[in-house]
Amino acid sequence: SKLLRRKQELKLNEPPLVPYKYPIIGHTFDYYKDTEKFLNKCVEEYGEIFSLYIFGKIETFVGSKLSPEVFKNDKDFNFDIAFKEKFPLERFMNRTDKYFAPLPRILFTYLSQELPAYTERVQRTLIKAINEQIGDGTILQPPLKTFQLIIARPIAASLVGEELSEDKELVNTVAFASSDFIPFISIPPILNFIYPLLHQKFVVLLFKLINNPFKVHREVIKRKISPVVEKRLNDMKRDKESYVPPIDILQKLLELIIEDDYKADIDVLTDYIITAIFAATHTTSTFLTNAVHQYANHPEIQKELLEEQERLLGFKTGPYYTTEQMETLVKLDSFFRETLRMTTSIVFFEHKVLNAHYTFSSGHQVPKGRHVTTRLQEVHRDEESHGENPDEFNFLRHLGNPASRVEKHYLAFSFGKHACPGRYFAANEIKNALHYLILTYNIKNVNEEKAVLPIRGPFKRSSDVGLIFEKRKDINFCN
Ligand code: HEM
Repeated sequence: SKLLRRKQELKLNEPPLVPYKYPIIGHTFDYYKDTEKFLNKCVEEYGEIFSLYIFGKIETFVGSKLSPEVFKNDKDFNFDIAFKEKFPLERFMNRTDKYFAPLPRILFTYLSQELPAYTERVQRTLIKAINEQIGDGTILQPPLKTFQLIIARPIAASLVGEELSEDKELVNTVAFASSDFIPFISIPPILNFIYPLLHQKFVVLLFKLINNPFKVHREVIKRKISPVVEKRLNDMKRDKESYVPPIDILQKLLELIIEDDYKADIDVLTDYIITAIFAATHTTSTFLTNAVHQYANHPEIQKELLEEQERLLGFKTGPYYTTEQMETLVKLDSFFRETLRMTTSIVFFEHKVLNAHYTFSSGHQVPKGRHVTTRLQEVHRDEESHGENPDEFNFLRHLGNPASRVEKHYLAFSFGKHACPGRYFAANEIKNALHYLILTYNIKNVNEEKAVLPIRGPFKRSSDVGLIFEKRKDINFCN
């Protein structure tokens, strides 16, 4: 039967495999040296779908036409499994696969869908953090680290409560836990040249052997949430009827795992929280940095954006805006959506084929186990979906189309069943930060340099170009 299966596999109508010169190495170096240029050349010659030989495995690449099939057919394509081959998060924590499966739903239901419950807290903590970090004006060079510290405050306040968001040590952990991890996931998987998944084994081993920053951050979270959890359990136990549960994600997780005798496993809670932090901080602070750089890169759009912020400020009655008031900032929202469209990576979303094979609408077939990757930048520059001059930054391009709305050709938050559950929260948080920054400061790049995103292989990271913040006016927020 093995032979028969092999025969069937051979009969698949596979996408063209781009020819290469050196065995084993295949396209690895050409691909990493200048991913954009190399992929463009392949598209020119082979069209919408083709395969490359990278780090010892054949990988198929799709663009605007076929990538929607990958996101829509979640029974055929799986992102999680492919992602965890590089970043086996559960294994780092000695947890079983799918251990954190309930987390996306909890974040979606109790954070993204409950924005009004968090809106004051987000504004209060953001403004405190911005005043602390930027104050009467400063130069941030490079800016990402400071934006991580700023973004960490509302994230901590929403995940584990506002009291802990005042704790410097905890905020530091929320700010840097995921970026301290990047060196680990950026090790090129050269070991896969020897055999598939050897790299994953190596990373897990390395992780367990050395005293890595993750262990330090984990210890901080556990130590900080322990007394909070203990108090909550005691309060619950003492008077179940009149207990008023605090509003944050820690509470929802506690309710998920609590046992009959009012006990809860603090290690489980810690690992859930650190997983949420991994997903939340680095993404949000990277795109906030990118947005501020785009603002500084384009002085010609500043007047119009500023006017919109001034107008909302004029309507302000209480100390905080309501969620509905924030939703009137349609130009700021479109500006943020354009930032996401223009600054995401060149490729992303490696998915693994789950079933015997998958047949694309083009007739091409990919076998079980194949990784299929989306040429994200190409999708985001699709003229039919995004309008004319798709390579240009046009901040009003998406008026009326919210940044958090996912679409088949707008994949910053992914698309389909596994789209980012934190996207409403993230977009709201970033717009709050931008609103306050734009009103309070004149913002420029150091030396009027244009901030361009550095590229490493297929991935982009935020620019290190310095940002100058000059106080333009004092705004009496939340008094
Ligand atoms: C601008 C900010 C953000 C961006 C661009 C973003 C983007 C994404 C993307 C592309 C995915 C799909 C899978 C992946 O690539 O890892 C994802 C998944 C996820 N995001 Fe976000 N995200 C952001 C903020 C957040 C925040 C603030 C939270 C939590 C409060 C969050 C929680 C998650 C979780 C839990 C998943 C996994 C979903 C699943 O496996 O079904 N994200 N995000």
